[in-house]
Order: sequence, then structure tokens, then C-alpha cells
Amino acid sequence: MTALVYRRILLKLSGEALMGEGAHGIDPDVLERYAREVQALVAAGAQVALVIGGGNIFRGAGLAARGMDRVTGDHMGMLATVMNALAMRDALERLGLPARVMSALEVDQVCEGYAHRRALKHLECGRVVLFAGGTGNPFFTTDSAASLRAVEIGADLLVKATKVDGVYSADPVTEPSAAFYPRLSYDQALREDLRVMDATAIVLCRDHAMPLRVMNINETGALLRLIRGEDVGSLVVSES
Ligand SMILES: Nc1ncnc2c1ncn2[C@@H]1O[C@H](COP(=O)(O)OP(=O)(O)O)[C@@H](O)[C@H]1O
Ligand SMILES: O=c1ccn([C@@H]2O[C@H](COP(=O)(O)OP(=O)(O)O)[C@@H](O)[C@H]2O)c(=O)[nH]1
Repeated sequence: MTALVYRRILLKLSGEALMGEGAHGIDPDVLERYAREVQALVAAGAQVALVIGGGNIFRGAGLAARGMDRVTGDHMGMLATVMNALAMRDALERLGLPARVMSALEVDQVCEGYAHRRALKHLECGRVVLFAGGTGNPFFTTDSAASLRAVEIGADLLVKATKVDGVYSADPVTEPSAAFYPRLSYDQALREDLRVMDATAIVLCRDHAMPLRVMNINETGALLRLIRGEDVGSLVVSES
């Protein structure tokens, strides 16, 4: 078996990634496909933590733009991430992978609360840990929650899995001529306002020297190649 370059990883998936071709909600086939990608990582010996967004259900900023109180909207967004995490736990367990949801918001009847040492224990026991509820605070994003948890659990790598191939000079969805950056520094991402991840999340990675990979989740097997040391997507580190 090929040795792993990264043993403990935190994988961030956007809520929208779960929609597949749908306009909202969760596509069970897509969920199963992502669960199989995680299964391959665990089978290779990796410890995997997941943060899943909530944008396929609610985003506080979107609700606030339609007149709702922002804090209420953010609470709804955070609860949406709990639903996504439960759905992913179910998909993982159906593949035979033990998984635990730990929420930053207390929803005791539904899942465990987040506790740092308990999370480490789950990972060491080979369970996939799904960090739900974002940071537990309004005005933050699940990207920031992913950076925070990655630093807390001492992950070897934070992977932002998205629908584009990595970091570009501008959003490649709206600017197809944007240049691909295979490697860049946190400061370059901040300076050039490369909005693949929010600034709070990038600053946290920078200040704690957490290496960050941005990659396409729809490229089957790419995650496994990545933790075995292949150059997949874009790498964001201290020096480019
Ligand atoms: N400079 C950039 N490089 C790469 N992607 C970018 C950039 N600026 C904006 N994006 C967009 O950011 C998205 C990644 O964020 P993601 O969390 O997957 O989506 P969202 O948070 O909007 O649900 C990509 O799909 C891409 O369209
Ligand atoms: O720490 C957090 C994380 C998330 N959210 C809310 O939850 C929503 C869903 O998260 P996000 O937009 O990050 O999801 P993604 O874009 O990854 O699907 C956000 O819009 C916020 O309203 C929040 O208030 N605090």
C-alpha cells in the first residue's frame, strides 16, 4: 500500500455540492458518491473529519437580503449544516463506516455536542467525524469552521473540495479566461481577494500554518491521490 503523506485530514464540502443537478436539498446519489470517496481515504489508513456547509438549504446572508433578521437567518443556516451532516453520516454508515456527528450548537436528541478531546478520540478509533453547526456563531461561515476545526484537531491538511479545479486569478465560473494557480501563499489569496474561501478562514490557516488544498470534488479518486502526495488542485501555504 502506498504510504500516506497526510494522515489526518479535514475535508470541507459545500452544501451546494450535495445538490447535484438539483436546485436545492440533497441528491442521495451524489451523497453516496462522496461517501465512497471518504471510504477510500479511511481504507487507505487516513483519519477523516468533515465539515459540510448548509448553502443547499439556507444561508443567513441570503435570508437577510429578503428581510429576515441576520442572526435568525444564520441560526437557520447552522441548523441546515446539522441536517446535511446527518444525511452524510447515514450515507457513510450504509457503507459500513462508523461516523459521528458533533454539533457546535446543542441539539442533544440528535447528535453529540462538539468536544475537542472526544473528537480526537473518535478519529483515533477510526471513526469519521462530522463537525456540524459551523462555529456555533452567527456572521461566520462553514469555511471558517473548517479552518478552526482543522487547527483544533491538528489536521495535516485542510481540503476544500468544490466544483472548480482549484484557485484561479478570478472566479472561473464567471471568468473562463482566469489563470489557474497550482501553488500560492495565504497572503496572495488575501491580497488578490481570491474568493474561493472567505478571508477569515484563510487568515486562520495562515496564522496557524495549516496547509490548504482546493480541489474538484467531482474528480473521482482525486482525494485519495491527494493524500498519497500527488499534486491535485491548488496548494495554499505560507510561501508560494
Ligand atoms: N479566485 C477563485 N478561484 C477559484 N474559485 C473561485 C474564485 N473566486 C470565486 N470562486 C468560486 O468559489 C467557489 C468555491 O466555493 P464553494 O464553497 O464551493 O461555493 P459556495 O461557498 O459559493 O457554496 C467555486 O465554485 C468558484 O465558483
Ligand atoms: O459558523 C457558522 C457557519 C455557518 N453559519 C450559517 O450557515 C450558513 C451555511 O453555511 P455556508 O454558507 O458556509 O455553507 P456552504 O456555502 O459551504 O454551503 C451560512 O450562510 C450562515 O448563515 C453561521 O452562521 N456560522
